[in-house]
Amino acid sequence: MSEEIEWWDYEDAEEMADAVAGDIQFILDSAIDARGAAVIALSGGKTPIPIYERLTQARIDWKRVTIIPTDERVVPLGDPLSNITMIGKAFLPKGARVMPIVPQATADYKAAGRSADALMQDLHWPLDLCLLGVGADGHTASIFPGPDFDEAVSGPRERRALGVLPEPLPKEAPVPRVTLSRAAIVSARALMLAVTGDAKKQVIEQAIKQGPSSPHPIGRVLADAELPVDIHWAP
Ligand SMILES: O=C(O)[C@H](O)[C@@H](O)[C@H](O)[C@H](O)COP(=O)(O)O
Repeated sequence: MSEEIEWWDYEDAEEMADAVAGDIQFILDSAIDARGAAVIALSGGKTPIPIYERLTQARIDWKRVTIIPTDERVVPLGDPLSNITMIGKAFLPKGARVMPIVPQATADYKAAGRSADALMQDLHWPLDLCLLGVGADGHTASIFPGPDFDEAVSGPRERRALGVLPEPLPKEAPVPRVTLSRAAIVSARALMLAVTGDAKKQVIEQAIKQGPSSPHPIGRVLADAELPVDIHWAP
C-alpha cells in the first residue's frame, strides 16, 4: 500500500479541473526540463473532459508530449466510445503526439491487447503520469471483474497492456477493452485519480480499507502503489 494517499476535495468539478490541470502542467514541464520529453497516460470517460479543456489552454511544449489512453474500448477510431478520439480532439490541435493503442478494432480483444503492449514497449517508461478515473462499481482504467482480471492485476510486471473482457459488460460502453496493467499503472512516476460524486468516493474509501484483498480493481491498484497517490474529488 502506498504510504500516502492524499485526498484533495473541491467545491465543484470546475475548481477540480483547474487544480488537476495545474498539477499535470507541472509534471509535463518538469519532465520536459529533465529529459526533453514527457509520456503520460490519460483516462477516458466524461469526468476528465474539463481537465483536458483547461490543459489545452496552458502554455506547454506539446510537441514534446506523448499521450496514450489509460485504456481503450475495442471500437474503430472515431467511434463515440473511443477514448483516444476524445483525447485527440483536445490535444492533437496542440501538436501533442496522441497515440491510439487500438488503431484497428478487431474481434480478437486479446490480440488487440498484445499489439497495444508491443506499441507501449517502444515508449519511454515508466510513464511520467498516469491519470486514472474510477467507476462507481470500483473499476479503474479498464480493469474490471471478468476472465482477464487476474492477468490485469497479477500478470508479468513487464506487461504494460492487455486485452480484457469486462463481466458484466458496463452499460455505458458494452465492449471489450484494452487496458494498462496494474504493474504499468503503479510504476508511473506520478499517479492521480480524478473523480466526482459520493458514490465513487464511497467505493474508493471502502477499497482502501479492504487493502490488497479488495474485490474492487481500484483497491488492488492503490494497494500496490509505491509512491504517494493524489485523489482529486469534487461532488
Ligand atoms: O474507458 C473508460 O471507461 C475509462 O477510462 C474508465 O476507467 C473511466 O475513467 C471510468 O469509467 C469513469 O468514467 P466517467 O468519468 O465517465 O465516470
